[in-house]
Amino acid sequence: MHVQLGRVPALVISSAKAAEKIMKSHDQYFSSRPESSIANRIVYGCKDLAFAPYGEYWRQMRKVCVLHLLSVKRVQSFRCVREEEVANMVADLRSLSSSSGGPVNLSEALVVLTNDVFCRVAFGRKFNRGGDPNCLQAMLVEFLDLLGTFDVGDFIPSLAWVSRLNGFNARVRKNVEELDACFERVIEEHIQCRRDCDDRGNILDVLLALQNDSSVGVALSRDSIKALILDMFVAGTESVHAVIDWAMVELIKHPETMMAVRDEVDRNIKTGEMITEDDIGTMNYLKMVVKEVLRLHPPFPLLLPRESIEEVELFGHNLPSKMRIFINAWAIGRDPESWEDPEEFYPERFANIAVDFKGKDFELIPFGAGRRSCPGIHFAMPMIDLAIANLLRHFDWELPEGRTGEELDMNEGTSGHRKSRLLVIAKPRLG
Ligand code: HEM
Repeated sequence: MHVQLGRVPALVISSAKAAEKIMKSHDQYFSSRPESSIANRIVYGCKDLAFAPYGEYWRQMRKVCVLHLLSVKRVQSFRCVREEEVANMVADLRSLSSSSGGPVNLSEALVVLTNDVFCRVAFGRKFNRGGDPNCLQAMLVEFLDLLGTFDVGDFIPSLAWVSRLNGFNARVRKNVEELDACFERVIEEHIQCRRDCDDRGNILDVLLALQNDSSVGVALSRDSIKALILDMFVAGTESVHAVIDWAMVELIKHPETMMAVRDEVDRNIKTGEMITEDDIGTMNYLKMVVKEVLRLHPPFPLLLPRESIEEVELFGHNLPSKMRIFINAWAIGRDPESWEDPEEFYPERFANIAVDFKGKDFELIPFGAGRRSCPGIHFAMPMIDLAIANLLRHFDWELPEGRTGEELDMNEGTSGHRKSRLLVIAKPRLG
């Protein structure tokens, strides 16, 4: 579908076949990101990876990400962080539910979980709890809100004054200054610590060490480092807690499926009471459930926008250079051409079909595909599986006031999140 957004021509892709053409056979022409004045101001002139235009800088930053920050070895090295923080969440929910006896805000607990994991992974310590005066979590919430705002000036330049007048530009300025001051403080702390100890594995330390590594093909400036760290938070935290949240909603709505996953979880635990990442390896039904959640509720329903880098002939049309491309992963995941009973939550469908979400099967592309596909998939998946398995292992879940799953609000808010917070009674099962 062709849409004209002010002066910007845009193409919305809503079928697996067309997505394959864009992200596989013609990927090299559609691998840039459109210029966005918000991203430009807020992510250090797009010196990150996610918003960087296609080209040598992006290529080198992608290498840094894939080889050094999100390699299998690095992701594995953060395993104890994921396991400890999931254990902390379980302990918090247990004490909250026994002290109040009422519902807990599970959505909020998941936000805290993902933020704590990413703070420890990025900086080696947590920031948000314990009353940090410059609360990073609040800054990031504002950051994401600003990033998701439609800036009319990008599409109709003569209306750029609207953002000045309605206070939007001032909000952006304040957020940029606050985040930058926070990152500068943390970087200085890390530089001081590195003088005493040179083997520290968090992402910021790795990036600081790479600044002096001549094999890295890009000058890693302070701004590049801060921009990459922001990418991790933006791309990683929101998406991961949105998926866990939707999974719990679907399981509460489908109690038989929840019981079947829990049986599998109980059967596969090897030692102790906490499920570990080793236990998860053999939980095939849980993996089908997560796939089904990603099919119905991709956290980025339109992925991240792409832009054509030159004129291309496709679908019998000449597509101009700088055309904006939205891939509607949400519609593709519900396309009756690809899926039987597409609106049904039915994880068993994956028992008989070899469709995966890693970017080879275009009917299921929550992580995108091709050159710009998500490099964080191997970080995200164990964390999602681990959190769901432990939530089911440790609690019975019920809606308050005898409500049934059918009454749950299934509407999406901005981005791929559920609109409402998940308030639910968590009854401890063990001990
Ligand atoms: C359920 C979790 C996640 C989902 C569904 C997801 C999805 C996506 C999608 C759809 C894209 C754009 C793909 C495209 O244009 O084809 C993307 C890009 C990206 N993701 Fe993820 N993501 C997730 C988790 C993560 C995590 C945990 C990280 C980092 C720790 C991460 C880092 C990135 C980065 C840096 C990019 C930009 C890549 C580029 O432009 O070259 N993501 N992700």
